[in-house]
This record gives sequence, C-alpha cells and structure tokens, in this order.
Amino acid sequence: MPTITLALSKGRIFDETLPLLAAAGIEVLEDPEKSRKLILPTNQPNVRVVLVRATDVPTYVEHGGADLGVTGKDTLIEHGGQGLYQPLDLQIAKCRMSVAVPADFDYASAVRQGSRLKVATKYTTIARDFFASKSVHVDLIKLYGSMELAPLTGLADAIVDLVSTGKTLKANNLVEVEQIMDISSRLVVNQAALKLKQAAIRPILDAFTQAIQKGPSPS
Ligand SMILES: Nc1ncnc2c1ncn2[C@@H]1O[C@H](COP(=O)(O)OP(=O)(O)OP(=O)(O)O)[C@@H](O)[C@H]1O
Ligand SMILES: O=P(O)(O)OC[C@H]1O[C@H](OP(=O)(O)OP(=O)(O)O)[C@H](O)[C@@H]1O
Repeated sequence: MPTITLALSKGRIFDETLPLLAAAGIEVLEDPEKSRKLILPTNQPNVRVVLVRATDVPTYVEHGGADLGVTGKDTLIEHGGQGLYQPLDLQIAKCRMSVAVPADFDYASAVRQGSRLKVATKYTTIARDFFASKSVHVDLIKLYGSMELAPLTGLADAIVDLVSTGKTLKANNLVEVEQIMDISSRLVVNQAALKLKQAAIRPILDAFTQAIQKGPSPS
C-alpha cells in the first residue's frame, strides 16, 4: 500500500475531521494540542496526518506535499483551487462570509450614494468579486487576522470576515450588513495522487461520503 498523507490544520478543522476519519477506520495517535510534532501517525501504517496552517492546506495538496487535505471553502476560493480535485463538501466548520460595519455606520446609504468604501479583509478575492457584482467601489486593505479591529481604529469602514455565532461582531460593536456566501470545509485531493493511489484513496472517500450522509454523530 502506498503512503497516504492528509493535510489538516489544528483546531476546528482537525477536531471536526476526526469523526470522519473514525468512520474510515483511521485514528490519529497523537493529540496536536499536546505534541509539537508536525507529522502524526495513525493506527493505519500507511496513513499519516501533517499539520499545516489552514491557509497552506491547498498549497500542500496542489504540490503533492499531501495527497488529501481538508480546507474551508473560503481558503479554497482565495487559493484558486488549481490542481485540486474537490470531491466532497464535508459539512464541517460551517459559517458564513459576511460584510460587517460599526453599528453607527449607515452602510445602505453609503452604497446608495456610490461612496468609495474602505474594506479590510483577509479574503480579498471573495471581497473583490462580491463588491464588483454589486458595482460598489472599494479600496481593499489586506489583513491577516483580527479584522474586527479595523473599523474600530479608523483603518476601514467595513470588513469582510467569517461569522458563525455573531459573538465576535457583537463584542466589537459591529453589525452584519450582507451575507456573501455560506462556508463549510471541503476535502481536496491531489489530482495525480487520485490516479496513482486510487486503491488507497477511494475507500477513504467512500467512508467520508457515507459518514456525511448519516450526519454528525451525537456528542
Ligand atoms: N467561527 C467559525 N465557525 C465555524 N467555522 C469557522 C469559523 N472560523 C473559521 N471557520 C472555518 O474554519 C477554517 C479554519 O479556520 P481556523 O480559524 O482554524 O484557521 P485560520 O486562523 O483562519 O487560518 P490561518 O491560521 O491559516 O490564518 C476557515 O477557513 C473557515 O472555513
Ligand atoms: O461569529 P463567531 O462565532 O464569533 O465566529 C467568528 C470568528 O471566528 C473566526 O475567528 P476564529 O475564532 O477562528 O479565530 P482566529 O481565526 O482569529 O484564530 C472569524 O475570523 C471570526 O473572528
């Protein structure tokens, strides 16, 4: 059997992928929160997990550093998805991509008046496409985290960021004014690996598919 390498990011993607791996009979043998190791063995001698930054998952899979990976739709769109086969929506790490502004900013009238908006985001492709589709002029400011801070400091009028419970926005006195798209995580597969390692990859895809159809197991 060839070795199968799966790229995951620590945190919610790792945690929410574990039940799917279990459905495929794969158990990760070390806890990434306790170990400093970046390559984790599993109970299957030919399957290993590599831990990478969430934004690096598509790159690892595209270039064959990993055969498979789990990545958010947001990250996948920003990466471009080239060289990646995307067979499954895993229905995990669900949230939405939204536009948010300070509670006292009149977004609707700014849009109506055709004002140029300063928008801070990590997701410049998604933001550019969204505002272009609405014919809203924007100056995008690329950030790598803590987008919520940008309107509070005068860096931007609005942000484009992920929202789940809405608690982060609320805590920072921001309100959601547009929902751009629903987000969940996808399985991505290196196209060459899919052909060359089909016998090892196919059973994992099948088990994931069945587990998704059954829905999340009660915790
Ligand atoms: N609050 C949330 N609720 C549910 N899913 C989320 C939430 N925030 C992010 N996600 C999803 O989980 C993915 C991974 O998020 P995570 O916070 O682990 O990485 P990150 O900090 O965004 O990435 P990086 O470390 O590369 O900057 C995101 O790409 C998104 O699809
Ligand atoms: O609507 P909520 O439930 O509050 O979730 C939204 C927050 O979740 C994400 O951040 P995350 O918790 O992943 O932190 P990080 O990406 O900044 O590490 C996102 O960037 C928002 O800040």
